[in-house]
Amino acid sequence: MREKGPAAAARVGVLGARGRMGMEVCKAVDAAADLELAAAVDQGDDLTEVADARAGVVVDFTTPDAVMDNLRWCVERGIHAVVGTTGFTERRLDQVRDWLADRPRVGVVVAPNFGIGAVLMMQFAARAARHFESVEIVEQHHPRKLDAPSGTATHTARLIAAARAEAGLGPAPDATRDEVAGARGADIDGVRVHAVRATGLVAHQEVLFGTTGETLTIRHDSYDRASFMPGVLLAVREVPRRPGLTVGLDALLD
Ligand SMILES: NC(=O)C1=CN([C@@H]2O[C@H](COP(=O)(O)OP(=O)(O)OC[C@H]3O[C@@H](n4cnc5c(N)ncnc54)[C@H](OP(=O)(O)O)[C@@H]3O)[C@@H](O)[C@H]2O)C=CC1
Ligand SMILES: O=C(O)C1=N[C@H](C(=O)O)C[C@H](O)C1
Repeated sequence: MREKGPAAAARVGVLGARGRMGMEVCKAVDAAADLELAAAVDQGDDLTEVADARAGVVVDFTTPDAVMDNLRWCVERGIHAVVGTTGFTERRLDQVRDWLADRPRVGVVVAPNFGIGAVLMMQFAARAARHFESVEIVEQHHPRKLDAPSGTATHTARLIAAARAEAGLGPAPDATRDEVAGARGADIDGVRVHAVRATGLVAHQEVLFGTTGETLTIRHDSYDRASFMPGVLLAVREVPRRPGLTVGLDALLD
């Protein structure tokens, strides 16, 4: 952590700082002229380090088990939060909205994926969804990932399901009668999602659409965690100007 002097705009605390994403975020914040890495906290460290260091924004890349307590702690102290950790159900998002109602100046950005290409992949998939009767998602990740399917795949499935419902599409055709459990993947709002884990992968997703005589495949690949950093830094800079809860990076990109 090096002091950058009075010109530095935001003091940033990183939670999950010794993890794969946390380490990358610390590097990116440290390298940004307008940001100061104020605190780097991981499992077993005391969160008060963040408050003592006067961090104005916290970035959380921890675990689905830890993130809600961290977020509540930040909101209660008036600290803005940028959250990449997965596991955000509608119920969890509502809980965050409740906390923020008592702290109307605090901003929280929760994004299932900070990769610009991944955000576009989700937007393209949502746009294509109404034109195809069949759709399946295949996500591929490194084998140390704790959750399946990925937050990105879950979010994509929900966007596609909403677009299908709006277009009046029913369930995708599927005659399967005998199934080995799991062979057809997870069912997220009626969209089948398949999760692959293999050494060598980072984060990848394909959305496969089908209709009579044609298919459309939309694919995104993150080969390096550096791919998430422009999105994370954008959110860090924007979150103080956006009170309340922002879900997804889309609004910030526009
Ligand atoms: N939104 C996005 O763009 C992206 C999101 N992710 C998500 O980010 C999360 C982290 O991923 P990744 O970095 O690969 O995971 P890692 O397991 O590498 O890192 C998580 C870190 O958080 C630590 N941790 C656990 N509990 C706490 C706590 N209460 N306070 C502080 N630190 C804690 C872990 O410690 P320990 O190992 O000791 O438990 C670990 O060092 C996942 O949910 C992943 O899906 C990942 C990439 C991109
Ligand atoms: O754990 C990961 O690595 C990733 N997690 C996020 C997710 O679950 O969607 C984002 C990206 O896919 C990498």
